[in-house]
Amino acid sequence: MHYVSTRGQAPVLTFEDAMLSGLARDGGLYVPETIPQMSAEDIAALAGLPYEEIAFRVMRPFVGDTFTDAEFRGLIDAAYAGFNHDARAPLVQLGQGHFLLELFHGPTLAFKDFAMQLIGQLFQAALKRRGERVTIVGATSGDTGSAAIEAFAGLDNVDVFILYPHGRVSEVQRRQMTTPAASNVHALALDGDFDDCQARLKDMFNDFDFRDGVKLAGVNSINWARVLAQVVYYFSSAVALGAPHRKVSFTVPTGNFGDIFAGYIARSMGLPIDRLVVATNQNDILHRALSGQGYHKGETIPSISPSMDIQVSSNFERALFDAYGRDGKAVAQLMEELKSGGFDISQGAMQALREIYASGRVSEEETSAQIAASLKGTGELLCPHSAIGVKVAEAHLDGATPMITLATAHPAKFPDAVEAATGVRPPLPSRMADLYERPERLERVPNDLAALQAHIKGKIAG
Ligand SMILES: Cc1ncc(COP(=O)(O)O)c(C=O)c1O
Ligand SMILES: N[C@@H](CCOP(=O)(O)O)C(=O)O
Repeated sequence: MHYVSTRGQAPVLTFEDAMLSGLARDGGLYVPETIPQMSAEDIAALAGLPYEEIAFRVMRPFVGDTFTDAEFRGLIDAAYAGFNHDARAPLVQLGQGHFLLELFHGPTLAFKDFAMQLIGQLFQAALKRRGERVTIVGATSGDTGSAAIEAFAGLDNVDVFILYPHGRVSEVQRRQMTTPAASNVHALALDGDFDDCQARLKDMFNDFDFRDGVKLAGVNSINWARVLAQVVYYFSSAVALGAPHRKVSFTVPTGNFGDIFAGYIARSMGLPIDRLVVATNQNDILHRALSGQGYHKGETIPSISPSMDIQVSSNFERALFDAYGRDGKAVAQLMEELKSGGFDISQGAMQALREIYASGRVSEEETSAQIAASLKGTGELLCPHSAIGVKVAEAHLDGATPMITLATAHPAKFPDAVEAATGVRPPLPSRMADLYERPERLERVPNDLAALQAHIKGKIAG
């Protein structure tokens, strides 16, 4: 199994090298050269299996010879052992033909744990074998950072630096990042928004002296292994509702496009997915793009669903790569145009995208109203991101194809927004009950590449 860059100019890599490299050296994102297929029989055979076994069968073909089967099974088992639900990703029925996929039963209460817990295991195994140490730098709007810090805290072969936008994550998210005591993890509060954090991270990858000097690695969804681990729950949930004999659709609260792109990969592998519906908050660049208005950056407006306050949606590049017939040159050109504000999407590419994706946008008022309506109607207390998913999904129910909406975070991560909408303040699980008493450790950093690089180098040296 080989991985190629969306910009066509970087070396072709194995799974292990793609995982440990993060961003491709031409600035693109790695994708599999070909997508492994699962037959209807392979998919039918997943019914009733434990989540870990489904994970093994779905991911195995992508991993090549990086791990033996026994090793890979062991790493998957270890990754999900700390989840708080036997099903790992349980489905709950919301109404006629509408289901909620609860992805918040991992250690940091968001869907990021599905990939990050596994990546922690995969990195550790690969680095130990190679006798290497890496520096992970991540950009977060709240959930990737907390999941990464949880997964990598105290591990031998990594130092972890997480850039988050100062003042723009929820207090629970911030405390999840700033309270772990392990000396190898560092929360950096950047003066800027998430797009600034992600842009500086990509700048670091594109500065080869720095990149090679600190052995930079990434655990954002620029890392293919992140997307891969998220493919699994599309299979487990679709099979639970009758796939491959019955089609399903998914609605996905979307920001950086990694989660919904994992759904696209599941579909490309043969899972019968009818539509993949992108649900955005008021930062609606993806909804505008999929509605034919081109991909043009606006200003990021803080919202009550802060994890989706994103304008430059990293994985949309992977979607464009396929929509443009895997033409790396065309993608590189679009990404160049994005630097000066945006680009229009060709008619052919729009047609390809529309065959797969639909979209909807939800305002702040509608988000609050949906949180309240869901509690009243179905008894589900939703986080704002999941509420956005449910709202958009309801507009896309067709009466025939079951719709699965991804519940991407636990409401207790966003207690202020949930309480404002419902009057109910969701409590943290007992293992986190003292989160507000734990001492915090963070550093304020400027939105400046050289200063960030100096900061990180200083910490590693010290
Ligand atoms: C709670 C939550 N929902 C939805 C999203 C959007 O997911 P993605 O960036 O993969 O589109 C995020 C951030 O990634 C998130 O943290
Ligand atoms: N919403 C994310 C933003 C980063 O996305 P990623 O999937 O690329 O890691 C977050 O919570 O940090």
